[in-house]
Amino acid sequence: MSTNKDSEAQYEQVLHDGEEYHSLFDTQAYLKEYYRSDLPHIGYVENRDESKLFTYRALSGVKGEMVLDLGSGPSINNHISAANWFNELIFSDFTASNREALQKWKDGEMDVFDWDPAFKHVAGLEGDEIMWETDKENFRKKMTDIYACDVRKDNPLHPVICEPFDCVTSFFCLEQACGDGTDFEQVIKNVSSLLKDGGVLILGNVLDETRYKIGGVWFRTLGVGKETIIKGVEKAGLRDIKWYSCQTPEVQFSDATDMYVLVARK
Ligand SMILES: C[S@@+](CC[C@H](N)C(=O)[O-])C[C@H]1O[C@@H](n2cnc3c(N)ncnc32)[C@H](O)[C@@H]1O
Repeated sequence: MSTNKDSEAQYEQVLHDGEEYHSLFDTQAYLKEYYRSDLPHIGYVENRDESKLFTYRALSGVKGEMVLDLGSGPSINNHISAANWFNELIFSDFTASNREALQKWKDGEMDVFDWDPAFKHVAGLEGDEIMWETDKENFRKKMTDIYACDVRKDNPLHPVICEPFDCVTSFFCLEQACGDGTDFEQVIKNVSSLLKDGGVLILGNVLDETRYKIGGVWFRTLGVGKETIIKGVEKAGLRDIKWYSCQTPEVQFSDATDMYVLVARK
């Protein structure tokens, strides 16, 4: 159990950002600390489940040919229900070790992170938990490309040029990518540029977070609130903005307040 004093000492540690993700983002530590469902610190895990429920709800009404996720990290859990509504699920990340983890899971390699509990959870939400293995295989088939990306670039998938997408998602990434002082409004514009007219943008993150920790390494994030995020999305020319939020419990990993999911149309 950490004390307030411990936390203050941790906050004095140097904060990392930008290009440092290449060398300092520990993929295995991230999965272990943020996604293991059997960890005893129930509050956080339960809240992560609620966050999955949020993204499930936000994604489950949206349909189309292709959905692109930007800054996927090594994680697929947010898109499990999307496999029912899209023919292709495209993932991307800045950090090579995260892209490798996604590829290994897709290829069914041994010693990869176990997403089965997440598949069971979503199948249960959809009313038929017994279908989770079929859902998993279906998901693998639909998981087509895994690209390198940098949301700070005008075309975040540069040098790849894609047809505009029906849906673009990004979870726990844009504010993290802006930790190096990158302009948040410009990043939302970059991400939205990948959408076709009428396409849907889904963003999810935590509010007011200035730092978060993985494997003992602290990363800087841009602490923004609801107004700033909505203003950025409006300035990028999107409309029909819907906002969902839930409380984040106090954790040692971050100084965030609430979690949100935003859905908007181009
Ligand atoms: C907290 S993780 C979130 C990963 C995943 N979306 C999830 O929900 O578990 C932040 C991710 O942002 C990625 N990232 C950092 N800077 C980025 C950038 N400039 N462009 C795209 N992704 C970036 C990191 O590699 C990392 O995978």
